[in-house]
Amino acid sequence: MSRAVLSIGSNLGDRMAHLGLVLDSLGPAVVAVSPVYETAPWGPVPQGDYLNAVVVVDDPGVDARGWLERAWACERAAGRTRDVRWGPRTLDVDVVHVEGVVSDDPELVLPHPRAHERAFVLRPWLDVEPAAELPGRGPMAAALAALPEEERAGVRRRDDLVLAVGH
Ligand SMILES: Nc1ncnc2c1ncn2[C@@H]1O[C@H](COP(=O)(O)OP(=O)(O)OP(=O)(O)O)[C@@H](O)[C@H]1O
Ligand SMILES: Nc1nc2c(c(=O)[nH]1)N=C(CO)CN2
Repeated sequence: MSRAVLSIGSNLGDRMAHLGLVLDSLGPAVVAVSPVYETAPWGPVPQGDYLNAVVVVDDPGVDARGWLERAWACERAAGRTRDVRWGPRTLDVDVVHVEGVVSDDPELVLPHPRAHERAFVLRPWLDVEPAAELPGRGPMAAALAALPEEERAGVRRRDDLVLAVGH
């Protein structure tokens, strides 16, 4: 079995369509989808707000590397180009965690080395897995509570937007 947590985000073009493309592409592997959040840009690059969500997937036939390749396939389908690090993008799919896997391969670091510092990952993840933990980092509820108030306030739930397989 291979259960994974993916963080998805978009701040260019039709943001909801790009997030929806991920769900359609992952299809039956999707076991949970978080609410959608409008989030202030994280990092040093000035850019527009993102829509972010977290997707939990499970497929016995897909290993950690397989989830990374599926993430890349989604990014390609959204016309993603690789230019500025932490810059704007049509679609970003990060592998946050794969159950039972720790990796320091630079092409796939697990758990994702910055996930526990990002309110745009932690808030939606805790919506679908309130007891979420990362190996070596403890409970994610505590990690979110430890972030500056300003970062947490920059993550605003959009109840008018709903992500689901088949949309
Ligand atoms: N857990 C992971 N999930 C996704 N990509 C990873 C992971 N660990 C390492 N990488 C590598 O990171 C590279 C850059 O990915 P990407 O362009 O999405 O980074 P980013 O979203 O700008 O920054 P960040 O990694 O901080 O989210 C990818 O080519 C990929 O091989
Ligand atoms: N709020 C938010 N900020 C970001 C995001 C993202 O998905 N959400 N992705 C980035 C790409 O590395 C850089 N900054």
